[in-house]
Amino acid sequence: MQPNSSAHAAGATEPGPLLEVRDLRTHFFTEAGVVKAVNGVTLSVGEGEALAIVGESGSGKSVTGLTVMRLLERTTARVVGGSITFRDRRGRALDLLAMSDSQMQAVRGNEIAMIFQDPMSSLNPVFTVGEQIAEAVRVHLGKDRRTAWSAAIDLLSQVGISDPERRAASFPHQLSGGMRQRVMIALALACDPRLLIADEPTTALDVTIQAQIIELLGRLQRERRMAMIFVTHDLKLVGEVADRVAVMYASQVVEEGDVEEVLARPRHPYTKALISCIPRRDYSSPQGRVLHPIPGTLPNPLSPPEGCRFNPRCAYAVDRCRTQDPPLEDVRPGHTTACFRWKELEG
Ligand SMILES: Nc1ncnc2c1ncn2[C@@H]1O[C@H](COP(=O)(O)OP(=O)(O)OP(=O)(O)O)[C@@H](O)[C@H]1O
Ligand code: NI
Repeated sequence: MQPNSSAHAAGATEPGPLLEVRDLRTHFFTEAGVVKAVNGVTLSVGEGEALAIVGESGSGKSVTGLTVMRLLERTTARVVGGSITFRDRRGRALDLLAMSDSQMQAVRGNEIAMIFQDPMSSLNPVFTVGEQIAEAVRVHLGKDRRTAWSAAIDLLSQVGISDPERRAASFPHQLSGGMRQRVMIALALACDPRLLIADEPTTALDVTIQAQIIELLGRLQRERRMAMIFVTHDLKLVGEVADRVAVMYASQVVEEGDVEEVLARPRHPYTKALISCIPRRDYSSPQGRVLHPIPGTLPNPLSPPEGCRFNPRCAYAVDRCRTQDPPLEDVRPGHTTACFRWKELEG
């Protein structure tokens, strides 16, 4: 391609990551008060890259994903700060928070798709799975019915469903949980997304099926060179699915970097605590879930502590940590952490 490609000639964009979230703040205005569910989240996802977002229940992982998709109920949820920039197929940098609803619908149909823990939330009980996928193909890619139907069959086979012609005629309730999750993935792929946000897609499945779905997502992501955000509270899955990881604690990202680097040399005390909690080769728990023997609990999002959110549970907290909010700092290029003491605590 010429260095002066049309996107650049139009002055549309500088090269950069596929998705860039900066200092995002999504708050819920409830009767009990303001829930600062996402309060200063910064992360980025490169083209074709898999980023895991890991953190305890309630840390703001899902709200982060839903904010990117602009799927939150506007009556209570409000984005009060920050930016979300997405580079579309034409290289344009889109400001997702500034887009109209119809522009955003086009982004959801063509660029970003999301899957959830409960496939029934995405599937319509009264249509066959084949009809639903074909409809998505028809709407998003503008194909005629016959082409859309064969694309649907092809997608079902791509997600590892055997005898896809027969399965296409099934209704969602006629399928097993694992099979339904495969159908939901096929539905998400119908628009050929460049970014797939997978929010705990395997949490409800038993360990064997979970492993199969993880493998499937990894394969699809590589084959399609699709970027993925994989949301999980299970640190064990992170190394299996992701190139990079963002660790969330109490509505913020406290560490981000290459998976191998972060797992081998975590710099934030919370990441260190999470890693030391991974049971060694423990496949005995039914969901393969990680328990959290970190002393203390996640702060109440209605009244988070002053200073570093982790300070009440941190063994290394000093006065400064109780009054000032540590910013994300570069540990080295591509690895950030939000701890005043990361350098001191080295070694
Ligand atoms: N609609 C809502 N109204 C008010 N508060 C909400 C709403 N949705 C989420 N929250 C709150 O926002 C915070 C973050 O929730 P979120 O669902 O993002 O957590 P999570 O990290 O995805 O947790 P989990 O692992 O349990 O899915 C929580 O305190 C939650 O109670
Ligand atoms: Ni969640």
